[in-house]
Amino acid sequence: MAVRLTTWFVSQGISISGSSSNSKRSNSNSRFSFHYSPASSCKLRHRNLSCNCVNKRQKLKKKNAVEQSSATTDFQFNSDDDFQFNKDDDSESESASVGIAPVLNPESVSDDEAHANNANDSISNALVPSDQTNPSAYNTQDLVGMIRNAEKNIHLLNRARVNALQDLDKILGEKEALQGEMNALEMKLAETDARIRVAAQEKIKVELLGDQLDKMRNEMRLNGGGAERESALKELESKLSVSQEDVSKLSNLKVECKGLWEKVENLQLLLDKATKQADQAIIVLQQNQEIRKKVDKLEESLEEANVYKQSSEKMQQYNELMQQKIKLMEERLQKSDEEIHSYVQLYQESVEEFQDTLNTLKEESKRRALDEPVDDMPWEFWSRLLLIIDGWLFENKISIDDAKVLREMVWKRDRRIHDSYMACKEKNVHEAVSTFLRLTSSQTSPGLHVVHIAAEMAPVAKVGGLGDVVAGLGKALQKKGHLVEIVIPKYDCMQYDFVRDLRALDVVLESYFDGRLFKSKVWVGTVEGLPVYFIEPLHPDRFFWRGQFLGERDDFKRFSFFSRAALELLLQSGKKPDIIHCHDWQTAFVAPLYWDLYAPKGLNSARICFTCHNFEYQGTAPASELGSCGLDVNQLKRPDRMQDNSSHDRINAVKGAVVFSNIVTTVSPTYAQEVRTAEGGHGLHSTLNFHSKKFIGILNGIDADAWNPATDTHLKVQYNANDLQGKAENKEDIRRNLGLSSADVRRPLVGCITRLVPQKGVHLIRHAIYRTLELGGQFVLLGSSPVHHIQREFEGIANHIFENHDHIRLILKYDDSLSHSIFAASDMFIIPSIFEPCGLTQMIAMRYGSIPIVRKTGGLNDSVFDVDDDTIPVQFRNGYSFLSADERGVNGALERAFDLYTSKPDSWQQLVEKVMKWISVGTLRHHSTKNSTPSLWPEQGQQLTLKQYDSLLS
Ligand SMILES: Nc1ncnc2c1ncn2[C@@H]1O[C@H](COP(=O)(O)OP(=O)(O)O)[C@@H](O)[C@H]1O
Repeated sequence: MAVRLTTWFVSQGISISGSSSNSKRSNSNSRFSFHYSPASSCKLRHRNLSCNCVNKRQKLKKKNAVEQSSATTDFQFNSDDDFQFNKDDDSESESASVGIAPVLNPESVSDDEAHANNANDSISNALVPSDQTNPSAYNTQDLVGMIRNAEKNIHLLNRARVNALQDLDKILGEKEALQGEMNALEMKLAETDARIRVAAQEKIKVELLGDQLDKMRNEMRLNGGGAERESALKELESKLSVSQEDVSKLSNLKVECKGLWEKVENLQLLLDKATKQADQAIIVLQQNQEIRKKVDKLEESLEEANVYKQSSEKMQQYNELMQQKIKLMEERLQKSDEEIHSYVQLYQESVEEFQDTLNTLKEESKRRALDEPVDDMPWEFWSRLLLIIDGWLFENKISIDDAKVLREMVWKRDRRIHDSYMACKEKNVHEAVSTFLRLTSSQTSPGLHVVHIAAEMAPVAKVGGLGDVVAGLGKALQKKGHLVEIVIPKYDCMQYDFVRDLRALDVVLESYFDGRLFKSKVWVGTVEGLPVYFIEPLHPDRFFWRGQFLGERDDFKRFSFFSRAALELLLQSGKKPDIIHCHDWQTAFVAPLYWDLYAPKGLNSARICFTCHNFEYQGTAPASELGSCGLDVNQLKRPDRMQDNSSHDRINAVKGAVVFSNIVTTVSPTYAQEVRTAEGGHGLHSTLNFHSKKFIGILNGIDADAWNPATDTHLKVQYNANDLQGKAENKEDIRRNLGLSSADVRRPLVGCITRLVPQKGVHLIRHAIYRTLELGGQFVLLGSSPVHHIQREFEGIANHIFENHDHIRLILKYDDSLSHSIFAASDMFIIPSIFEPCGLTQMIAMRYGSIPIVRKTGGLNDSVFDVDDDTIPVQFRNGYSFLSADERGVNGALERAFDLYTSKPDSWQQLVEKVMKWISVGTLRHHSTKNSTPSLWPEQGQQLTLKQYDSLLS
């Protein structure tokens, strides 16, 4: 194959110039163009040099692993010390294959040399910085750049060398072949010479013979011939003719010999040319060797630089590692600070609580003491006191009623009146009267009067977590000594079994709606020990006679009517609540109605608290619909009031409650943060940020009485953390009832109880079912969906794929009793929500010893702490969590849970015991949104503390 190598080596270094485009145009840019014809032959010279070169090349190959390409190659080296490497195209290879002798173009030498020197300087500059002895003087980035340039240059130089060596080899090979040919020809020549010499001798002989013959002929002519002489003559003649033939052959040989000589001369010429060519190549090689030495030096510096680079990289890595460690330490420190802070806070709160209890006890004992009659005063004292009171009455200093109260106190020998008399014995009458009158007006209030107005209340009217919270929070506040009342609609589909002493009051409540007054019946009864008012509107639309709680076409109308009727009830009953607590969009109307209509009417003792349990549902409607309940649409359809942030011709009930309430809460700190972002706020983030001072996220808890495996009557067997045999029996029971296989007792059972709505990650629930099966578990889903296509899809799976399946059961309905059994039977409980304001099922699951597997979002993030997360103190780790809302996330957490369950049953059991004990002491709570360390918090109802209600009153 023809090879063209365009090369220029100078004593200072190397520059390989000439681009493919230049080469195509002319050879004049090339320093040397070696072309060879395989037919040529010349003497073999510098054989050992060639071998040296080959050896070096092999070394070079090893060292640099240079890819040897037989393709025609051009190198371009521009003035920015960048080598560029181009493969010639085929046409160029062909054009390069023609030619005979090395060509040196003297015109281009000086320019190219200058260019080469510049380029060479550039390489040197790139490879060997001025301060070569001190690599540490380099800046790491420069070094890396230099190293990269040097490596590139070395690579290209090596390619050039390899190609030069290949060329030289080929030239030397051809020389050798030429030399062989010449040797053969020279031998032929010598042979021909010898033959010519023999022929010449023969010729001389022939001439002598001829002379002899002539002589003999003459003699014969003179002497007459004898027979002998005649025969001798004939012999001579025949010899002569032979000799003459030889002579003619000789002349042929001479011609041949001449031809050969010409050939030899031609070959000699060729040989000389080839020798010159080889000499040039050897010079090139010598220069190449010098360059090699330089390259070696450069490589040494490169190695040095590399070592430095590596060490500086190591240093950098080490630094980064150290910084990471420091960051980690700082984070840990911060966490432990926060932890300490939370403990301190907890401690302070306990101290405060203790102080409160102490004060209560003191007051109680004081009260008791006050209630005890004063025995140690003579009757004379009491009689005198009675007379004083009567005197004040006659003198019109006190009213009859006051006198009556004071007389009763005297009759009872009440300590307070005794103390008051003693205190004002020395004072004037006016002061004494004032002191006594204070006794009649003093009233001691045991707590706050809190009225919840809501659309749900467990267990009578429960759709989801809202129902649980209203009942649980009410009960807990009641336990703390507050007067709690609940107002809910009287639905036809309520669980009436759970209402005690239900009766209709003998009153008719009239409330405004759609421009007129509508009557409502008011029912009362107790649910879980709480006093509940049920409002039954006598409206022609039969608002709450629909066979379902929520999800009606006219929900906006139904619940705006209910909100107004509930306030009307409070007003007409003369109640003076301290707190009116409304929940979710259905009763969000209470806040603007209260301040716009009912406070002016005299229901003005209360402050309004609004809790949003899910910002996905905001109760929006065309603005005109707001007018039905009596609110002034023109006043409220404003960006800073109730106008919907996304559709300006609509109004937004939740926004109205955020704007008009004294305090706004949501159900977990993480969710409170999430809804303040554009992604999580469902369009309300700007409103929430504007009202951020009154907006707080408080983690829900569960009603530890309603959800208690030790007393739960829905269960086949009650159990507790110290006796888990009962849990195993419940598992066995549910398997039997649902027709699941009981062949393997240890096969883990995964539970899921949920509304099947997109928020809950329905596609991930579906995936979890299949993955559980693959992992060798069993899955029970209890859920129903208000979204028809979701309900249908799950029904399809239940009926067509998993009907009578040994390990999977999908129960697509709402069933409170079954939900208790599933919590008790399951080993794991999955909640892969896309977002989750709080979520109660993870807490209930833990209470029943089922380990939660949840996505890290909202309240799930605030209540489930991964067992493998070492940033969380071990004692708080209670489940499995994953971040990415996809199948991989589910798989990861599910597999980790299965792994612990199957490979470490003891650790699993410890985890179960831990979460059961823990949740029975209290639910988790974050003290602040920044604090990622949870702390224990006594069950539901503590969330909205007295302090927070107090802040409403101030
Ligand atoms: N199909 C069902 N049958 C019985 N209870 C259910 C069902 N679906 C959900 N629940 C219950 O509803 C409550 C759900 O509360 P939560 O986790 O806060 O979710 P959400 O309020 O968003 O529905 C839990 O008490 C759960 O047990």
